[in-house]
Amino acid sequence: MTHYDLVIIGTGSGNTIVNRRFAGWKVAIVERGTFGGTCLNVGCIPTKMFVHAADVAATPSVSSRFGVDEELLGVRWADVRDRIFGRIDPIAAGGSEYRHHNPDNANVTVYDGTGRFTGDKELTVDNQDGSTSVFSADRFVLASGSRPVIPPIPGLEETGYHTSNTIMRLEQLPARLAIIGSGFVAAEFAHVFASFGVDVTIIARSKALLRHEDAELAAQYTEIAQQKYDVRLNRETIRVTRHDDGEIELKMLHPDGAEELIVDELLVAVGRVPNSDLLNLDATGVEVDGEGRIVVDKYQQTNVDGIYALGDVTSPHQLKHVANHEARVVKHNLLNPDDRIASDHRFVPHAVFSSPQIASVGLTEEQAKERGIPYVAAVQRYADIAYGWAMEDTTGFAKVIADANTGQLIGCHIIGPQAPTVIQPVIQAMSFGLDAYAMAREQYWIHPAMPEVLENALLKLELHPKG
Ligand SMILES: Cc1cc2nc3c(=O)[nH]c(=O)nc-3n(C[C@H](O)[C@H](O)[C@H](O)COP(=O)(O)OP(=O)(O)OC[C@H]3O[C@@H](n4cnc5c(N)ncnc54)[C@H](O)[C@@H]3O)c2cc1C
Ligand SMILES: NC(=O)c1ccc[n+]([C@@H]2O[C@H](COP(=O)([O-])OP(=O)(O)OC[C@H]3O[C@@H](n4cnc5c(N)ncnc54)[C@H](O)[C@@H]3O)[C@@H](O)[C@H]2O)c1
Repeated sequence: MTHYDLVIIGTGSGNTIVNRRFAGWKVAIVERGTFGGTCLNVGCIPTKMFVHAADVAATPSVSSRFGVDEELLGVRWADVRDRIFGRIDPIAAGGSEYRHHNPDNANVTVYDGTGRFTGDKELTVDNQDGSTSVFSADRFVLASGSRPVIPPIPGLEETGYHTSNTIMRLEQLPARLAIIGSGFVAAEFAHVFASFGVDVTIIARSKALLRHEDAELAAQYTEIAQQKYDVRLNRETIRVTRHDDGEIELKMLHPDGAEELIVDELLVAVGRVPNSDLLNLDATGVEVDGEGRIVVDKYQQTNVDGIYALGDVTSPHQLKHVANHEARVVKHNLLNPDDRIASDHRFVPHAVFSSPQIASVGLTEEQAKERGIPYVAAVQRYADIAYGWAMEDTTGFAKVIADANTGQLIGCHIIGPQAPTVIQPVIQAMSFGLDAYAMAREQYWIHPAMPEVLENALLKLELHPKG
């Protein structure tokens, strides 16, 4: 049986590990899908390319408030789609080609297939060409990601539906799109398709969209979404049917009764489940938690010595910057087993690239209360800063939350233009322990730039100078 020094399963963030420092190692990389994983092929990158095109398409709907009259003449969906994938698909193909054939990878064998453990540190790969390979290794990196959850709604399978894996490759824009789900994927695709002229309905089980955000943000986003899309809250979809003419009918229950909805396409966006079940982890003794996530220690190592895991298959965050961070930790620990480093999950930010945009780091106000942390909070509206006047923004705000005793920031939540960019100084402050009072006052904030929304929120916090 072939024996490797290192086997990596999954070419998302897992593919970033092997470089020239592994030149003396005998390495195998196993990938069952498209090289590059979720973010590159069906996740962060194409979605944000669609979001930017959607932002451009949405401009005429707001331009007249600036005294500029614009008209949207049309959206050439095929051109939008093909520009995006015309850029992405060659990158995926190039990544695969590099690992398969470039002399840099003379020590690397790529298996195009699905890996599953069949013994102690023994992997069997069902290759795409129908063959099977069996090999063992001293070390493994489990980086097999996650996949969309498909809820058990009667009729869904027979009707057919899209997930984030397929919706971006539609042949043509539908007239009407229903989205089941109310999280990140729903918010981003609602913006994309509605901006392109599609009639979008969001079907949520909960009372608010993006309900995991700070409650004030979730409420604000929900209110804005209700003005743009048909938002059905508190709904349970109980049946999906396809009519002979191709239309899709959804039957829903809500607290006051039942209702029906007819659409042309259906997007299911109710979360993602870790791909740990594909790996038959029992065969090598790796532990998984109740959510199907591979359990790791602070070094990203599983309970089995030499088997590491990273990214969506182990993390509750399911974010690319987390997967990349963990990949850097795993790489270091593989190369320096006697001087390992821990991953840092203290302040993991996230952003929703919808319209408006949302960004968040740290505790929500509700979480601070639940934990009994004495805190101070302050809110600054974009409408009351100069750049907000320029943009005629009426709905955006930044909320900052600090520990009342230490003055350290413990959370920040922004809804409004460029929120994912505006929040970055707070992530830095929290990561490096800069106190909020000093942060507001002991640096220049460029006037009249958008981060003034943060500066003013920080200045409003009822804190005192240290020392
Ligand atoms: C629509 C969408 C938009 C997103 N947008 C953002 C964003 O804006 N910002 C952000 O931070 N995150 C975003 N994410 C999340 C982000 O894409 C993921 O967190 C990240 O890609 C996870 O990386 P990973 O390396 O853990 O897994 P993946 O990139 O999913 O890689 C896992 C790979 O393993 C392969 N694999 C699985 N099982 C096996 C097996 N048994 N054998 C062989 N190969 C296997 C899979 O085919 C896959 O290629 C988005 C996700 C989606 C779906
Ligand atoms: N900008 C980003 O960083 C970004 C963008 C897209 C996806 N992602 C990642 O991908 C993950 C998956 O995204 P997602 O939007 O699918 O999941 P999500 O977890 O963000 O949201 C899913 C929502 O669907 C609801 N839901 C669950 N079952 C339902 C049902 N049967 N009917 C109606 N609603 C139901 C849940 O209550 C939840 O609010 C995210 O958690 C995130 O980590 C990140």
